[in-house]
This record gives sequence, C-alpha cells and structure tokens, in this order.
Amino acid sequence: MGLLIDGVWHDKWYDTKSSGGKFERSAAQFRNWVTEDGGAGPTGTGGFTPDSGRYHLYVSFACPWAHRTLIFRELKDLSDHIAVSVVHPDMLDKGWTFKTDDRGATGDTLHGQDYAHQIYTRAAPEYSGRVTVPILWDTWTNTIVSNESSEIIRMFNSAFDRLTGNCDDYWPAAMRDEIEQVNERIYDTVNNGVYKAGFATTQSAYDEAVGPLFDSLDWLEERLSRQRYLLGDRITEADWRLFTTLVRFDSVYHLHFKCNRARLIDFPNLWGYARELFHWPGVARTVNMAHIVRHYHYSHDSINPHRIIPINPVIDWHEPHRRDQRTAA
Ligand SMILES: N[C@@H](CCC(=O)N[C@@H](CS)C(=O)NCC(=O)O)C(=O)O
Repeated sequence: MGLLIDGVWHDKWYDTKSSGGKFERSAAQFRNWVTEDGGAGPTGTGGFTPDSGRYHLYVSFACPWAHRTLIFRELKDLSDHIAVSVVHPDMLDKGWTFKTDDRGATGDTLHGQDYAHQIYTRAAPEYSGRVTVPILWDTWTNTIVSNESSEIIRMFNSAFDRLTGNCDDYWPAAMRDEIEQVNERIYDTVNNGVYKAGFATTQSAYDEAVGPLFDSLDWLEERLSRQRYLLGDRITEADWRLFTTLVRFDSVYHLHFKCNRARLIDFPNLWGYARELFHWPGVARTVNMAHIVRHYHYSHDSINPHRIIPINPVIDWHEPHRRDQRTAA
C-alpha cells in the first residue's frame, strides 16, 4: 500500500495520526466525462466521445467502488465495447499489481505494465496521490478519463445508449434529488462507513463510525420492509451502490473491519434484497468472492498482520430471494 509523490512510488500506509485515528478518503483527481456528444461533462475537459473499443477499464474484483463500474458495464451491455483488466487481489508494498498468478487476475491486457501506479504516471508523469481503482483509460488520447466510480457509473448509465441500444436508466432525471439524499447517507455511513470502522486506529474513531453504520442498516431494513428498492418500485443507481457493500459484508466487513453488531443475513429484508440484486442478469459474474476475501485479509497487514485468511461462514447467495412474494407490511 502506498502512493505516488511527484510521479515516484512511496510505500506508505494511510496516515491516521493527523486526524485523531480517523480514516479520511482522499478525492479522486481525474474527473473528465465521456458524454454523448463529446462535450465537457460537469467537471474536466471534453473530447471523450462514446466510441466502441476506445476505453479500457482497470478494476479490482475486491474493490466495492470498482465493482460498481463492472455492474454498470453489465447492466448497460457495454462488455463488447469496453475491455477490462483485473488487478491481482494482493495489494502490498507496490500497491495494485498486474501479477497473474491468481484466477481472475488478467494482467494489464492493454499496456502490459506491472503496477497500477504505472498507469497513473503514463497519464500524468508528475502525479501525486493515491493509486486507486477503478481507472477508466482512453486509448485515443492516452490518458485517464476518470478514477471516480460514482461518475463512471453515470457515464455508463447514459453516454453509450446510442451505441448499445440499451436505454435502461438508473439515474432518472426526475428522481435525482431523492437519489442524492439516499446516496449521501449510504456513502458516508455504509459504503465508506465500513472503511472508517475498519481503518480506525482509535476507539473513538471506531465508535464514531460503527454506530451510524448500524443505525443506517436498521433504517434500510425498515425501508426495505415497505418497498422493493431504495427509492420505491424502481431500481436505481442507489441500489447498486449499496449492493457492493452488502455483498462483502458477512465475508469481510463483519470480522475484518469489526462491523459485527449483526450480519447481513440477520436483516431479513436487506438480505432478501441483496440476493435479488445478486440474481439480476449479469451481476453474479461481477462478484468474485475469492478475490474479495483474499484481498482484504491478505493486504491490510496493519489489521491482520499474520495474513491468515479466515474460514468464514458459508453464505448461500443462490437461495431464492422471494422479494416478489413479499406481503405488504
Ligand atoms: N473515489 C474512488 C475511491 C476508489 C478507492 O478508494 N479504491 C480503493 C480500492 S477499494 C483503492 O484502490 N485503494 C488504494 C489506495 O488507497 O491506495 C472511487 O469511488 O472510485
């Protein structure tokens, strides 16, 4: 685990000393958008048109943020148009690597590099910051379009519709305010909340994260007892953003990140809902539980210094979800 400083790799764990033991996620720096007409998006510069074969997506199967982009690539029929390279699950002193000695790790099929940090310095030789996945790479201008998953999924949601003919909309204009409100709470207390609990280096930083996390899971459980999806009858990006945390919960966050007041399977509605999303066409193939379990336990040596991979409970994600047979509360 480390970061680039002026284009040079330094092996360094997150600094929590300056923040009272709290983990603070830094903002992504590449913020351009692929848009239907190539015009500039809400941030960054323009010129990124939705062409088949032009973009390459770098992901980790372990990473919940990268996972969002893989799901949208499936939902929006983009797999023939956007190729993917998958990093190795172990993220050690050199950060994410393109080693291939693990099933599912593809290597860098575009550039043949050894490390993800080399993708960043290809785009910006003097880059300073963390080297994170996902990375959306543009093969035409040889740069990174975006390394921010919440924005990549919105590009995938609509920019390529004319190319694919798939107009399914997970971010409908009329629902955006409501989606944003739900996203905000879920991002802060659930998606990032598990990391804040897991990476805390003081009791108070842990307590501050784990309480709101389970308050939010209780809130979601109640909400999903009344309605099928987070915003009602229609599935939206808010559901997919929540799903990538839920799918990792019992196998990783519960034990490794000490998020153990309850398991996902202890919340009947959340658990049925998570299974429904897992059963959604194309989604199960984006879930690589072996990479998920291996990555966290093997890579975070400050949390698990002996790198022992736990046995973990067997969780049957294939059990029918029965969300369509729910009786109204
Ligand atoms: N804001 C980014 C965050 C991505 C992120 O933090 N990815 C993690 C993997 S789960 C990573 O690559 N971390 C490496 C590091 O922080 O050095 C997004 O949502 O795309």
